[in-house]
Amino acid sequence: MLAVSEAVLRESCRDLGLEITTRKLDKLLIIKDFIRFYGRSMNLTGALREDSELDAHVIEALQVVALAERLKIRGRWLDVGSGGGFPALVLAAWLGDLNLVLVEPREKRASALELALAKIGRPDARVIRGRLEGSKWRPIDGAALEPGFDAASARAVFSPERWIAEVTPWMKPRGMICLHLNAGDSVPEGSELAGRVDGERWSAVGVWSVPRGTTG
Ligand SMILES: C[S@@+](CC[C@H](N)C(=O)[O-])C[C@H]1O[C@@H](n2cnc3c(N)ncnc32)[C@H](O)[C@@H]1O
Repeated sequence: MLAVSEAVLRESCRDLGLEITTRKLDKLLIIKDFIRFYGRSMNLTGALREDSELDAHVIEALQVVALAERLKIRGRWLDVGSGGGFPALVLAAWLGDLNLVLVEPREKRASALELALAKIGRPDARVIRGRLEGSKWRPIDGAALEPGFDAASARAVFSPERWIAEVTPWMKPRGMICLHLNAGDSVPEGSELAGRVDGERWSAVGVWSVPRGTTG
């Protein structure tokens, strides 16, 4: 089973143009083990019946990594509703230089994320408890959320249109907002495409953030 998963992940990385090292592969396998082991008790993911389903989530997160690499994203990355760990844990595993902030309101999930980040050698990534609602930061643990992000993601949390509206005030001008779309779907009307990485089931799509009041 492990060998199958390794082969699938290696092949997916090759298809995505990502160079996989043994160290990076090990980290992906640690993330998978972690989610398999803690998933149910910490309420991390829906039922993942097959190992291949977990691989599919990892591969979708790798599409986000590939998007970040193609657009040469560096600096501060915000992941909202990090919950079960995608894409945040895979970004943390792969892009060691990213300054990552993970937002999650549910305590069990937030603690699990901290544990997983420690296991993959990224205790520097911050997990803060709270919600982004109506573009306002509503902290649960009192943590501040500083604006000016270079990139942001939120998988399975908001509709694409709402996600763009929620996060725009938190972005640098022309920061990259990552959308998780069904394969081949177009970006919401009025948004400017930065790049896209299409997979069989899902597409990781970047749009540039445009400060409010500066559109057409
Ligand atoms: C379906 S889960 C997706 C988790 C993760 N992104 C993944 O795909 O593995 C949605 C997560 O978003 C969190 N969430 C929901 N509304 C939120 C909000 N307004 N701000 C921040 N997090 C939110 C939930 O607590 C939950 O953990």
